[in-house]
Amino acid sequence: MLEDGFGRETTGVRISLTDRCNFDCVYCHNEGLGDTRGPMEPADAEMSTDDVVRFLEVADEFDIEKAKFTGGEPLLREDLEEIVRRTPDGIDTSVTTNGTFLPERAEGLVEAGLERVNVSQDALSPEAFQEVTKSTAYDEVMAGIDAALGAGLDPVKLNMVVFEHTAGYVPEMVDHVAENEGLQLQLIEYMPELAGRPEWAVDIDRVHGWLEEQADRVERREMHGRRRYFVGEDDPDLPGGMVEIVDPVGNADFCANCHRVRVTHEGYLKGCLNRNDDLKSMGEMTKPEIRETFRETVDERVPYYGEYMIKDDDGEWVFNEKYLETEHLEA
Ligand SMILES: Nc1nc2c(ncn2[C@@H]2O[C@H](COP(=O)(O)OP(=O)(O)OP(=O)(O)O)[C@@H](O)[C@H]2O)c(=O)[nH]1
Ligand SMILES: C[S@@+](CC[C@H](N)C(=O)[O-])C[C@H]1O[C@@H](n2cnc3c(N)ncnc32)[C@H](O)[C@@H]1O
Ligand code: SF4
Ligand code: SF4
Repeated sequence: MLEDGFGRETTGVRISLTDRCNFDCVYCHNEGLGDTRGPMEPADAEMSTDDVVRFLEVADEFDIEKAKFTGGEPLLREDLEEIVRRTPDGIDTSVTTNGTFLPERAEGLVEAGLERVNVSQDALSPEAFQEVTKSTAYDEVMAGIDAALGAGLDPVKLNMVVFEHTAGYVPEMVDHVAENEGLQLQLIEYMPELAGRPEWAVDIDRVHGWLEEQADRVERREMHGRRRYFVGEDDPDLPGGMVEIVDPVGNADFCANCHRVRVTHEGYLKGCLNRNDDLKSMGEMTKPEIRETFRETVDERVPYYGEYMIKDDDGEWVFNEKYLETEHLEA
């Protein structure tokens, strides 16, 4: 297993399969790559099925345990089932999706070997949903979540970005997962680093505080040190649910426990979601090129908060000059 200079083993890969999307969410960071494009034909530069599989085979050589397929909207790739089917057995697969295409594809994905799915759902009404996603596909998403549960992808994690537009919906979303079997909730702190609009951010510590009061128990996940709150467990009339908070903004502990390398839809390796100055091309995607670039990327990975960004005397996060002087930035 490869380890970076900060003792962080690389155990997971997050592969953006496309930058196309059928939604236009107001907050979208597109995995740190800027705006998504519409659901048009794939661009020539998008990694082919064989490219993705070759990458996964190399990742397997480096003992990678988990692969997350994301985007853009990964289900716009017609070959997602084939990619999942051809993923080496040692790697667990999961997808993060907006859910619209799950009604017709959840079963096939499970048959292909998909283990988990996260579905983005920011609200519980079509109107509020449309305000955030600019899409009228609320019913399809709900049907998609049911289809995923029906196909055995249980529990389904609902991803909700917590920001000014949605903060008021947190209590009803928490009740929703406590009341419905098979659902978990992931509350994601709005990340303005690449999406802009810092004024949309809300104080995630208040959400932690509120959940602590609601929860029957709290656990800490190894990955990113994320906290998990279990709600409704002590109520005999409810199945109960789990709520996880993803709070990466200005969080050095989160970055110190980050074990993932990213791949862009065009086949560049990326050591950190928040950086685009460390992109490395895997060239023609031959196995020796992929191996070499993977090693280099892991070698150069640094925690974003706490190392690439450090606090100044006033407690503000500022760029660490050490990294601004590196060769690839001067070029
Ligand atoms: N800064 C930062 N944000 C992350 C990281 N991982 C996840 N996030 C945020 O959380 C969002 C949702 O992540 P998902 O794709 O659902 O997956 P996950 O929660 O990381 O993984 P699982 O819980 O294992 O499914 C991402 O798009 C980011 O906004 C990370 O390593 N760094
Ligand atoms: C970029 S999307 C790609 C996968 C898929 N299209 C979807 O929406 O689930 C992956 C996750 O990132 C989250 N996300 C996007 N922009 C974000 C931001 N600025 N801050 C926090 N999370 C964000 C989305 O809510 C989604 O759960
Ligand atoms: S569905 Fe996902 S990729 Fe598409 S705009 Fe929304 S967050 Fe971005
Ligand atoms: S180093 Fe921090 S910001 Fe970068 S991907 Fe890891 S957790 Fe996210």
